[in-house]
Amino acid sequence: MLDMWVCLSTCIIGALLVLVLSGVVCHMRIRTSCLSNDIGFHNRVTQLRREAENDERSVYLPPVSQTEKCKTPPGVPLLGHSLTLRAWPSWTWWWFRSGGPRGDQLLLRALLRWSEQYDGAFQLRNGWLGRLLLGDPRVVVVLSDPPAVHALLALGEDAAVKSGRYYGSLDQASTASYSTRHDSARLGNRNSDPCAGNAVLHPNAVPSSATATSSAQWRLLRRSLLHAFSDSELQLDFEIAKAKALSLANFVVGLGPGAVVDVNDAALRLSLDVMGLSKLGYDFQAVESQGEVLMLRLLGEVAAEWAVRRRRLLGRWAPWISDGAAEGQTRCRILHHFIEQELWADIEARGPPPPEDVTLAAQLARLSSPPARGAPVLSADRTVSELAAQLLLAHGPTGHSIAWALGCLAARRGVQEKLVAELKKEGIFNDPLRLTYDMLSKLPYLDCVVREVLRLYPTMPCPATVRTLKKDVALHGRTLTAASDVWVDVFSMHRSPKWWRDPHHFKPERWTAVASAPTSVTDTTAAAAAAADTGVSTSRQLYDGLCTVEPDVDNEIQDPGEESAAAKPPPPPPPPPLQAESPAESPPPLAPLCSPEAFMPFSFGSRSCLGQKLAVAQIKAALAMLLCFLVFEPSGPGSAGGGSAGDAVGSAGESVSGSHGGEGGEVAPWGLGLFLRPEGGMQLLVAPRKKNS
Ligand code: HEM
Repeated sequence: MLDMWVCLSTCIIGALLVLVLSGVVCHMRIRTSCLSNDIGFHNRVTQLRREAENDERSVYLPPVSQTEKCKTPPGVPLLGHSLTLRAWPSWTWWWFRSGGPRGDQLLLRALLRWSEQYDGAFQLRNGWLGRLLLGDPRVVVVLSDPPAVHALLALGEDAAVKSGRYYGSLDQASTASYSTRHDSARLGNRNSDPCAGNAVLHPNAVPSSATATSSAQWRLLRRSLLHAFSDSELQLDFEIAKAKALSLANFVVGLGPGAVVDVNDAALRLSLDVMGLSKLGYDFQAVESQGEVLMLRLLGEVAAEWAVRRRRLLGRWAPWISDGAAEGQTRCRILHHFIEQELWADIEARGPPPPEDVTLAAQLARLSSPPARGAPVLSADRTVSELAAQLLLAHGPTGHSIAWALGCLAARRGVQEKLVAELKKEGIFNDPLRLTYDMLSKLPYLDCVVREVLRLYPTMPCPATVRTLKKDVALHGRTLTAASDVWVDVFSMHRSPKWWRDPHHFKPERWTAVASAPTSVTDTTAAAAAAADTGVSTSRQLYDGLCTVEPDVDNEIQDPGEESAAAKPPPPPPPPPLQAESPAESPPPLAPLCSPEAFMPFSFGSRSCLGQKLAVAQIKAALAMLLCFLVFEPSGPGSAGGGSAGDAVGSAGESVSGSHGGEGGEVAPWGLGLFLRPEGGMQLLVAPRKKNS
């Protein structure tokens, strides 16, 4: 009897071993064939075939010897990089809740490590099982090499478009309630059911200027909205930003010495108010109100909901598992309802805007109900979608940037005091109202600090700028194949040891030479931003009839003929110093202290950030006003770099494999939803500043 059991269990164990071994052999064979396929044979055959056929899809493919396919980092067997592609979905957090890093921190860390390992370009794949489960055969190329990124973003719409797969998750409704959405659309009665539909930006899944591809309508819209960001408008906006920052400072001073304040929450209130008042003529009074602000809460929750949808593990098969289900859908619906019934209703009630009014609200009003022309350019649905996009994109990144800046200043008291000294020198410290938009050029150190914060903590890090290739393209020595999604990884670019000396350290001084030149933070991208949206002539005619054209704005927005010069990508940056060829004893050359060409917090090219000038002005106004009245310090040993007064923000990150992501090395742990935010807020110790100090 015993023999029989021994025999039986030996057979079972043997069978299991055979199964496991055959699986391993199979996997190794697949990997070997994939590798040889990927890098050598396949590349050469495709290349030769294209050359032979003179394939029109190919933009430019230098000889095989000069370009190569991006390498693929090792992935999970069968799943490939599916988990990474979905930002290490939140269930990984479940594994690590005992104190390990969160899924989104793991994503940024993995991207950083691979970017360095594969020299700023590599590709991720879904894997067999991933493809089967997710039904998504895509290849994602991650680019952080600055010349390649410049080349990519300078490509026209016929070669690289905004990714529908990525941005679509903002526009598209969850399949879980398609029927409701379609019913609502069919009935054509958008007001009847405030709970209809559940796309993030709009109930009827209407795109916005941020998510739509570059159609003639998009060009017209962008050109019109650009008026709201002219220099004369920014001067007015700056006064609003200053007044709101003073109001915030006043409130915090009232808390008395030793108060611990979540400056992330305070900064979000500030940016919502500035956006509302300056661009929409609507005061949310988030700074003044001490309680909860509905719009602030909704925007935060909707951004979180979108992040969850983007990570859908089982995608089309079971959206209800990861869609935030009823709760998430309800948040989106309330936001749509609020914007439509409260915000847009308020704007409409003001009547036709006077000609001198070129705020966002006025431009949207003109486009949705033109005075004398026939059909409106924007449907009512599109206008709601546009307002949601502008609010979401404006308040989140700007608010988080202010919070990161205050966190860095708290960790580096030396920098804080140097900034105060600059304010004193210009007479702003004792008379904050003296500061005007035009005076910002007299505050070069403030400019350095803002640049350094945007470098270290770009609030739209990765994935944020995503393009789908419509053709095969060769970018800086790499071949990228058609239909791939390309993620521009700004975070890894800004922290690359190849382009920045001490990349993980907060060193505003590295910008001194750049800031003293007569340029401002946004100049690298502003020219492209202004030139990029030059529309087709038909849209120009329409546009001239709809908008008030101011001389300065008109110069900024150019005709397609003028576009070429301004929209040309900057020349390829000089390569960083190469490794010395020979002697082993010569030390490796240092990376440059500062590489402006590797600085892209607002993206670049035709789809770069529309509100970048406002964002920078607002951050500067907030820092200047708050520092006139308040001293910021870390609130405890675990926050804001642990009170490190040293040269670095904390101590982390000398190497990519070092500790990142809030493990004592950063001013706060990274949280990555729609934006890079301080996870759990940014708690700082705030005290009133002595005026005679
Ligand atoms: C520090 C603050 C900000 C940062 C870091 C930032 C960053 C960015 C980035 C990287 C993009 C490009 C995304 C892509 O490639 O698809 C973008 C697009 C955009 N941003 Fe910003 N942004 C900021 C503030 C603002 C503000 C204040 C506004 C409006 C008032 C704004 C409005 C927009 C819009 C409308 C787009 C879409 C442009 C298009 O696709 O044509 N942003 N932003």
